[in-house]
Amino acid sequence: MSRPVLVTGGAGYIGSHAVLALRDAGHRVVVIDNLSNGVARALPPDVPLEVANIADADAVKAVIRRHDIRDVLHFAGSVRVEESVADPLKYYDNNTAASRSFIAAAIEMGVERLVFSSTAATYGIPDRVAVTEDTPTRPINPYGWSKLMTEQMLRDVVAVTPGFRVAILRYFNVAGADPLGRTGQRTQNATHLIKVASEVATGKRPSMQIFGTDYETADGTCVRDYIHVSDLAEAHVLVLSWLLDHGPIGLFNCGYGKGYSVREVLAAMGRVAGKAVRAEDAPPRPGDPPALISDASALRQQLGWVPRYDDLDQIIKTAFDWEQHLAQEKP
Ligand SMILES: NC(=O)c1ccc[n+]([C@@H]2O[C@H](COP(=O)([O-])OP(=O)(O)OC[C@H]3O[C@@H](n4cnc5c(N)ncnc54)[C@H](O)[C@@H]3O)[C@@H](O)[C@H]2O)c1
Ligand SMILES: O=c1ccn([C@@H]2O[C@H](COP(=O)(O)OP(=O)(O)O[C@H]3O[C@H](CO)[C@H](O)[C@H](O)[C@H]3O)[C@@H](O)[C@H]2O)c(=O)[nH]1
Repeated sequence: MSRPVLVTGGAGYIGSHAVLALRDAGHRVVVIDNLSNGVARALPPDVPLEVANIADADAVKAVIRRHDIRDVLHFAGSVRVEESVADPLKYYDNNTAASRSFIAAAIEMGVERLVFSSTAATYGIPDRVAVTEDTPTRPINPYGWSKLMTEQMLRDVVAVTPGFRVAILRYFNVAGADPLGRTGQRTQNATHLIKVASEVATGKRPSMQIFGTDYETADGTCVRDYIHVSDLAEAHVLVLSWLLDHGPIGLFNCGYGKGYSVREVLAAMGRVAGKAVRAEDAPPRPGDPPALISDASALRQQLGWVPRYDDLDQIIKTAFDWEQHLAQEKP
């Protein structure tokens, strides 16, 4: 691929890791990000950063024209489950409506391949524990719905747009940081479990809460399938190549197929940090399913994806190391 790949939301957490993975694989990259939750310093200085909203069709078209884009990784969006419950229209606006506008502009400008960041939140509370791609989708929060609606738009558009191919990646719980320390999660007022636990372990927060201790799980706390962000980024590079001669639509779960409870995650953080993480039991958080674990065998079998960091302590160590780096970073 000699043309650059356009990465929307590339200044954010997962997007900045995808930028590194693309460059490590020899691709050139251009980023569109409105910096609502990302920062320019998440990117290598020689990556062109176009500061724009993906809903601004004129700006998007100008970027695609200027850089002669055919391939897009579409990460830009809003990502907090509990915020989506409190402010649903923000999610239908920034995830669904903004994506609609972006997709229209991209197709008009001749984009041929698009990889969309979707989520395990589209499954809601699944009947079976190991969730395959054909498990029924029944979101239980507006975040999941906002992503599922975008998936459906993409399917409908692909059906009537010859030459336009799409891969939908449903991420389970993304965590950790680049093992070389080049980027990591910078989110302010973070709500993700491993990020919050890293902040407690490094002293940025005094303590944290365990949301819900009476779920029907082995220890009563929620179970999730945590995937290292660099393995996820690598999956994006593979899926872009896959789209060159497959399609018109692909759907892949992204996870390791293993579940860990909130208490197990906090115990691992305690091991890595060398001291226990201070946490108190608290009521359940609205919109949280008890357990979500992927069956991601399609990603391994069809794309040849071989994860490198499939180990909870390793994920947590990279998150903790990154948090220590942030604590020393100059403003
Ligand atoms: N973090 C997870 O566990 C997780 C799980 C499943 C899916 N996802 C999806 O992955 C994607 C990236 O998530 P993340 O964790 O890196 O979040 P993030 O907030 O770190 O990154 C999102 C980036 O998009 C940018 N952005 C947001 N709205 C924009 C807009 N309208 N125009 C331009 N830029 C915009 C933000 O500034 C930010 O840099 C999201 O689409 C999210 O829904 C994340
Ligand atoms: O301080 C905290 C933070 C989280 N949790 C618990 O830890 C688990 C994981 O919570 P996260 O906020 O880290 O992740 P979610 O499972 O809520 O959601 C994440 O994963 C989903 C898919 O599984 C979506 O993709 C979504 O984008 C992404 O935020 C949940 O049971 C939550 O209640 C706590 O107990 N205390």
